[in-house]
Amino acid sequence: MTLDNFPTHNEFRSDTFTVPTQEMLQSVLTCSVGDSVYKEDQDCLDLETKLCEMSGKEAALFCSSGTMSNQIALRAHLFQPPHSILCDYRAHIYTHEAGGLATLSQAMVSPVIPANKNYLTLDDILDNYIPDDGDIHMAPTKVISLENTLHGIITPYDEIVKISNWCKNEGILLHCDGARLWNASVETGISIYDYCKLFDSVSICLSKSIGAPFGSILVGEKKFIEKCNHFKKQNGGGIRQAGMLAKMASIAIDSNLDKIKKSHDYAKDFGKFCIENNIPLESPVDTSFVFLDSKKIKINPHTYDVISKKYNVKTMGNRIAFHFQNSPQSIENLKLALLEAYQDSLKNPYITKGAAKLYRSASISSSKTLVN
Ligand SMILES: Cc1ncc(COP(=O)(O)O)c(C=O)c1O
Ligand SMILES: C[C@H](O)[C@H](N)C(=O)O
Repeated sequence: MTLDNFPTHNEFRSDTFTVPTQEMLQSVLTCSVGDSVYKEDQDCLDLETKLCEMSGKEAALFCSSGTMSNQIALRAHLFQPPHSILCDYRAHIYTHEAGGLATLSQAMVSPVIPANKNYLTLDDILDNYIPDDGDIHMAPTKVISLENTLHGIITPYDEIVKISNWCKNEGILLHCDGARLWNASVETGISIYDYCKLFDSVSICLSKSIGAPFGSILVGEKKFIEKCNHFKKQNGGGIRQAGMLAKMASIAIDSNLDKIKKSHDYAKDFGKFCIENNIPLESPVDTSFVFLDSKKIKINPHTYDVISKKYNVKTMGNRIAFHFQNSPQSIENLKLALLEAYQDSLKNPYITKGAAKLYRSASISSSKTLVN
């Protein structure tokens, strides 16, 4: 498939829209079968073994989604409330997993705004964690969940080392929402193994920048993963003939990992374009996402939708997500679309007080502001 042939060549809403390649689809004809709830589907077992080897962790669990793998990991780390989880205020586990921490884990959350505005540091944690010191007013911090990358931003490895060492000393568990850990690894050259050794558990998505059609892998110690499997089944996550999905995911890792860098180049080039055209950005472009500054830009979401359709590009909210299936022509069209929408906003600023919906276009969500 050439880049223009992917149906997602003009897809900039999210890398969750990436589609399986022909190679992946062909593999379904020869994948293993077997009930993976009973651990009898060889391709699924092989995928889990592959991620154990890549991550250096004892065990791995093929999950139906990143939300599932994050939520069962955090539930398995937690025991008797009152307890709390500390994370970035933008963390997916807090903002986009439908309140799962409250329902599945009965956990309070300490959402922290990083002092540097981009990624959590140990100092941010020291200023915001809740010590387990017997104060009956509090819900002590039992787990810290980092997201890497978060909004495409890479947390520096040395900072994660400091946080990891502190957590070990404090007896606080450390989880990584690694939905785009592939991106951090490709950009920094630091291996998945070296990232995972700093965490008690890591959720790594297969269905995003790496381009598998489904799923996520959770890695950790054997007993922990066994408990996670219990919560996975409890919440309807048992996958019967998982082989075809696991096989495609395994091919995605083997074939697409080296294509991820291209999406970073696309995003960095687009970030430069925005700066050259005085379109304000919310954060640095470290990997595959460009975040427009939703506080400074006043693009009317409906106008943005209309203009995007005119240039045949799919956009959503103030995030622009690049992936290896985008085509250079569609990126040029995207530049024209954003420029026209931005210039319109300078003449017709869209003023509203509605809560900004980060990931949904006006046509999908209620008429909340996307870019206010
Ligand atoms: C950072 C992050 N974590 C977790 C998830 C959840 O993944 P899923 O959509 O597969 O539930 C997403 C969504 O893509 C995400 O962006
Ligand atoms: C936010 C949404 O759930 C998805 N994780 C995405 O990045 O598009």
